[in-house]
Amino acid sequence: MAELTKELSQVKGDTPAVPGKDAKARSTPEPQDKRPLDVPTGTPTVIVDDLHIVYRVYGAASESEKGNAVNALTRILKRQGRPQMKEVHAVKGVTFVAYHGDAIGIVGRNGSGKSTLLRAIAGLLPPHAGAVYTDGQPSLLGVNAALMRELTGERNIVLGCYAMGMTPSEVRDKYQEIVDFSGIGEFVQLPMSTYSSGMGARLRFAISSAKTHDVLLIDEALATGDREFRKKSEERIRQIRESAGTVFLVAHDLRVIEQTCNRVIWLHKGKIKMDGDPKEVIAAYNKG
Ligand SMILES: Nc1ncnc2c1ncn2[C@@H]1O[C@H](COP(=O)(O)OP(=O)(O)OP(=O)(O)O)[C@@H](O)[C@H]1O
Repeated sequence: MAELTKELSQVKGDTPAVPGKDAKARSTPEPQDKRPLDVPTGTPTVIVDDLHIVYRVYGAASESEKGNAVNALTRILKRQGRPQMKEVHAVKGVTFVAYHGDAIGIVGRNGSGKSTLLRAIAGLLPPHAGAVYTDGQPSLLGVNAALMRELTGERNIVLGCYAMGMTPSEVRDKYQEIVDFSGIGEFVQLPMSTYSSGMGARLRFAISSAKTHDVLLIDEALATGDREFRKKSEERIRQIRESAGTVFLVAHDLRVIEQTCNRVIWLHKGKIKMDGDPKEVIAAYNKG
């Protein structure tokens, strides 16, 4: 395990600081709840070890200013900035291991840290403490994935494929499949600014899932699709899992999670409250 940990690429926080020593400690992270029996137990693809993510917000209101409109107005009129810096501790000591073939749903109330955790696994947020190790390149597919609204769907498909590292011949091979999967039809020739949010989401999912990902992180990207598209997406996620990838899925629609995932992590106020079988975790989440 120590050897494998060395091979995994690492996003690491301030502490712990000694790689060799830590690898041993990291090899047996304590599960915070019982793992279901059908979870794949092959090669780990993502190891999250006591991860803490802290946002720093500059210019935040002080406690005494909260909700005080007179103070706010005075500050605007006097053009005074706010010197205060506020820290938001969004992820507080999260630890788990994901394996090849896992599709892990992440549930939790608004602000519980779901998107922050995905962004940290994708390497977009530096850990304040703890570490994330990933085997291969994680790809984050979110509602705000970087497609360009002023460009046509066609151009976005081509650029998106190149951005994922495809060769020109791979782009040519995949192009029609992406258009068909997205179901946007002739809209592909129009700028994305003319698309409904559902059409945009479908195109983003079609582009991102055209490539085989080692670790695919999906943040609410299926939320705006219709039922038929969700079915197709669930099938695509299954294919990714079968090709030995790992999928993380954040969705407020718990049915999507239950139908797609073999494991669910429940985040509550930045901590894992439960990690295990989708039915059990979702039932507990609905109660509590
Ligand atoms: N860029 C940011 N700067 C400061 N604080 C942030 C930032 N992004 C998120 N937060 C805070 O971090 C905490 C976790 O937010 P996050 O978006 O990860 O939660 P979430 O579970 O994905 O929420 P939702 O279900 O509403 O999408 C919240 O308190 C939020 O206010």
